[in-house]
Amino acid sequence: MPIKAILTDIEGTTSAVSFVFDVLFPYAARHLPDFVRQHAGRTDVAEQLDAVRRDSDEPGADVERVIEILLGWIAEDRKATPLKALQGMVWEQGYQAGQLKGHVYPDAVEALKRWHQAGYQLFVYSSGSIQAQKLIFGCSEAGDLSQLFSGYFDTTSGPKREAQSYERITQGIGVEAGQILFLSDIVEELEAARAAGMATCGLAREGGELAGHVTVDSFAGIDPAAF
Ligand SMILES: CSCCC(=O)C(=O)COP(=O)(O)O
Ligand SMILES: [Mg+2]
Repeated sequence: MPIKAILTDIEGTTSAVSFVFDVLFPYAARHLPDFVRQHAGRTDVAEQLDAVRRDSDEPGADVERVIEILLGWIAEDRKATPLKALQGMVWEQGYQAGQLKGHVYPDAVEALKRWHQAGYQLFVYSSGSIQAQKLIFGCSEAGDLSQLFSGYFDTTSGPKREAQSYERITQGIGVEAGQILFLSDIVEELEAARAAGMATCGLAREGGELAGHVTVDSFAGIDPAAF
């Protein structure tokens, strides 16, 4: 079945793990406490704080306790949807202030532009919120890449290691699962996508192999027509 759409992960795939761990997460840890204190009354923020209380089974947690929970989740890299939503809001301030610029590997920029030009539909699936995804590509070191993408999916479609999430995304994209090529650096994500019927390609940027999947070390090695 010819590939019509390409669905890509961000961290470790289009973008360096070190950008997420050494730049984005520390920025969020530094700025999230004051952001939450200042905006706790805003509807979109209050909704996420309530979701943290629900997810942590602490319905009576005050704002300072919720901040403590969130900082713990950042430290353990928990892919919790309310944390991801709040991180996106905090990062937006950083991108707007020019303190953050999204990292996208030059080979990914080149291939994404080429595939878009060739008529492939491009989509993102990341644990980072859709807002955070739009920011990393919209305010990237290579300029505004957001116009390349036809859609974005985050953990509101489900966890990245579950096949059902990829089935939901297939419905959202609107082509057969076998016409979608999923790119990721995590073998469990590739397995889940394959279980949902997608074609897969692993990214091992430091070399090596993602067992059982075609593996490349840069986007330059990916030919969607070969899947
Ligand atoms: C959208 S940039 C921030 C990425 C992020 O928060 C994260 O947890 C990385 O998840 P991914 O699914 O892209 O590996
Ligand atoms: Mg990844």
